[in-house]
This record gives sequence, C-alpha cells and structure tokens, in this order.
Amino acid sequence: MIAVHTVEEIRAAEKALMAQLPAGALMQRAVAGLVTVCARLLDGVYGARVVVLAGAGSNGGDALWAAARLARRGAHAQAFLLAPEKAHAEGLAAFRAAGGRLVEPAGAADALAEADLVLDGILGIGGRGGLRGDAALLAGLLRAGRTAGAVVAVDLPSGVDPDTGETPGAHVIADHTVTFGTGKAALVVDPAAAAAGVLHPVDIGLEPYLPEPRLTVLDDADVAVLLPDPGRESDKYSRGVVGVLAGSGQFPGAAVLAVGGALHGGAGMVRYAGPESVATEVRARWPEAIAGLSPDAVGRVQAWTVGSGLGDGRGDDVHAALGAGLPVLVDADGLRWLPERFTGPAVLTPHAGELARLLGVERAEVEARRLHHARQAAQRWNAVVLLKGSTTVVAAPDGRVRVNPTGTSALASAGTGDVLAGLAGSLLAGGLSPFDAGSVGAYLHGLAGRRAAASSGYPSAGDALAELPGVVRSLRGVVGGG
Ligand SMILES: NC(=O)C1=CN([C@@H]2O[C@H](COP(=O)(O)OP(=O)(O)OC[C@H]3O[C@@H](n4cnc5c(N)ncnc54)[C@H](O)[C@@H]3O)[C@@H](O)[C@H]2O)[C@@H](O)CC1
Ligand SMILES: [K+]
Repeated sequence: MIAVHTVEEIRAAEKALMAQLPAGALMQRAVAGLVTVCARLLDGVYGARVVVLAGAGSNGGDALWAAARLARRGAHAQAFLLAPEKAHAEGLAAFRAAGGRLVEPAGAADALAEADLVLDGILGIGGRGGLRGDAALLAGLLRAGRTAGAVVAVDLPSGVDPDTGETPGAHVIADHTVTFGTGKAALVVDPAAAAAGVLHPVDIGLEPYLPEPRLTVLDDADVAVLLPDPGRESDKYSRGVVGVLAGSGQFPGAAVLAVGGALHGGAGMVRYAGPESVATEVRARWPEAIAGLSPDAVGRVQAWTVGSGLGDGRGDDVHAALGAGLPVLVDADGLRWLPERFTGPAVLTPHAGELARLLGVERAEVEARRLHHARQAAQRWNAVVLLKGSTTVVAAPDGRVRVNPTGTSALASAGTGDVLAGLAGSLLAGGLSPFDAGSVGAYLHGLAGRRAAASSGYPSAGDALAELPGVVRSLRGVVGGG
C-alpha cells in the first residue's frame, strides 16, 4: 500500500522527527536517497553532466546537496538559481565547495540541452499556484524536449499542487520523481500524477510520526486480503446474490456485460431484471443467470447493480431497486434517478461527464479537480463515489480515498464500465463494504484490462471480462480458485 499524506501532516511529522535529530540530519537522509537514485539512472557518475534547477526553499537545498555529492564523485555539476539571493545557504555552499558552477540565465538553455540529468528542485511541498517567470520558461524547455537527459523531480514535479493533484499553472514534467517520507496526492492523482514519471519513494524515518493516511493506493497484497473468500460452508445464497438492473432494447449488450462482470465478482448467483428480449440475450450468453422482468419479479438479492445501458426509461424499476433497503451500485443512466441522499450502503460509478452533470459543473472542471469533485459528491449523496478515468478515484463520505493504480487506457472503450458495475455490485453482494467493493472492483478491472491489452492489443470490454477469472486466481494465489 502506498500511504499519502497532506503537507500539513508531513510538516508536523518532520517537526517531531527533527526534534530528535541533529540539525540538517533529515535533509541528509533525503539527499542520500536522491543521490542513490540519480547514480542508478546515470550511466556512470564520473563525467556526467548534471544540471540543477534550484528554487528558494529546502527543495532547492536537497537538489544542491545532491549535486554536490555527485560532483564529489566526478560529475560536472551546474546550477541555475531561480532566486539567487534566497537560495538554500548550506546547500549552495556545499555545491560550490564540491566544484559546482552557477549558470547565468542566458546559458540555461544550452546547459539543459547538454545535460545527462536534470534535477528539478524548484519547488517541493512548499509550492503553491504553478510556476512563474524563469521557472515557467525552464519547465517549458524541458517539456519541449530540450534536454536529452533524465528529468528527476525532487519530492514532486515543481508547480503541481501537492495535496490535490491539480495543476494550477506551468509545471515540470519529470521522468522520475524521488519522493521523501510518504506519498503526496500529486504523485497519484491526475492530472498532476501524469507529470511525476516513475516514483522512487525514499524512507526518511517519518512513518512513526505520521497519522493513519486518509488517502491510500492499494497493492496486490491489500486486494488479496479484501477479496471475498468462499469458505467450505458457503452455498450460492450465502456467497451473496446480486441483482442486475441494466440494459435495454437499445443497449442489450450492457446487460450481457454487467451480468458477466457480476458472475465474476464472487457472488453466488446473479439475477437479471429486464425486458424479455434482453433477458434472452443474457441467458444465451450466461445460462447460469436467472432472469425476471422487474426487481420485484426476480426474487431476493443482497445487493443491486443499477443503471448500465438502461436508456431513458424504467424509472419505476430503478426506484424499486434503490428503495429496497439493500446495498446498491448505481452506474450510467441510473445516476439520473438518485435520491436526495442515500441512507444505506451505496456506490456511484460516474465518469467525469456524468459527475459533471450531477454536480452542475463543466466536465473539464471535474477532470482538473478529480479528488475535489469525487469527495464533494461522496459527501453530497452520502455514497462512495468511484470516479472513473485516467486515475480512478474512490471517495468515501467520511473523507477516505483510494486511488486505483491498475488503470489503463486499454479500458477506455465502450462496455468496460458495464463490466465494472457488475463486478463491483457482485463484491457488494458478497459482503464487501461500498468502499472496499468500489476499490477492489476498480483494481481487478484494471488488471483484467492490462492482461487483455497484453494479449490482444486493443481489447474489447469482453476481452477484459474474459481475463477476470485469471486475475482473481493469481491474486488469491490458488490455481483454480476456492
Ligand atoms: N523539512 C525537512 O526537514 C525536509 C524537507 N525536505 C525538502 O523540503 C521541501 C520543502 O521545502 P520548503 O518548505 O522550503 O518549500 P519549497 O522548497 O517547496 O518552496 C520554497 C518556497 O517557495 C515559495 N513558493 C511557493 N510557491 C511558489 C511559486 N509558485 N513560485 C515561486 N515560489 C513559490 C514559498 O515561499 C515556499 O516556501 C520538501 O519538498 C523536500 O524537498 C527534505 O529535505 C526532507 C526533510
Ligand atoms: K521539485
């Protein structure tokens, strides 16, 4: 699991830890980690050309210290100071003492062009509001590919907003980010995360001083623990029965895909509610599914998945499913029938356009502020909100968030959302909380999409669906499942 903390939490932890350490010791831990990564990235430190972009604060200090150490190992180090009179004094002194040279503004473009490695130490967690002036120009040069060297961001790419993942203005786009102590939202939530490149976390001993993280990124081991595990005594009812209210004459495939997702999410039985013409297609593909015309007609379920491909109609059926007092997952067209607030367990699975409509804002605003809008909607409807997209964000009404690390653009195709809705609804019926069902569903779905892309190039939703059993099997580490 990657834990993510806020700048406020990090500063409090650093203060507590620094009180136990000699002055400067914490920065030296960070610098040691940074130098190790840089040395690994360089094809030999001796003779390598390293260019530092150093801002006014400790982030610039880290970069100058690291360049000093690389210079002592034979690197040719140059630094561009963005605020020369305010540059980190000890870092600059060490840099000079090691033979590092300062670059004048006129020489910056040439230095970058010839660099083997660029250290971005313009702004770290103290940065707010995007880059301006020379810093923005330098970031522009890097973006325009005016260096052949690796761009290594110190702590985070300068100019992105640490706590929100937003990019309020010009910012560096890095190939690698060496980050200290704990994760930051900017490293895992788009659009900022897209600027971070490969992450290299460096442990500086902060963990004992940090609170329980409100934002996390799950990994395989976390998800394996959360997966419903059908025990010896389980039967098809005790494993959970999921009702699927999806598809229409216009979109019958949505029902087929949602039922398919539901069949692979661990529930013991799937009951499909919809018109006979669609039910016929569902049964043809999935003979194990039970079908009826309406939520009332299909019999008892433990959770409902509602909305994928429903089209304009069936408001009464949606109300019946949402009013059954059971855990619900609401997707796509079902989002048009939301209650004022949910009083029971609920997961909403909008994409950015749907969330924009729900909140009455522009789609671009949702894309630019994914964390903010997912959290806002989770509180507004008292439901877990799974905002689909480049980095899927799962926000709970209590403020906790999980960011899904398995996403892939391979899943940006028609029908994949239907599979996810069925899958996560099935996990809900299997007893997972809305927060777990949403985040585990997104994780499995992403892995299935990646596997499908690996074997078929441009996979369809059906290809991803076909990979789900293998994904679950490998996560559980039991060939053939349990
Ligand atoms: N506190 C510590 O003990 C440690 C700090 N570390 C480093 O210190 C960094 C934080 O250092 P600072 O608190 O000095 O802050 P930064 O170095 O991130 O920022 C420096 C200053 O720049 C100014 N600034 C903010 N936004 C700006 C903008 N858009 N354009 C121009 N100037 C702007 C602010 O006055 C800010 O205080 C971390 O990201 C990390 O790299 C690490 O060395 C680990 C230990
Ligand atoms: K930086």
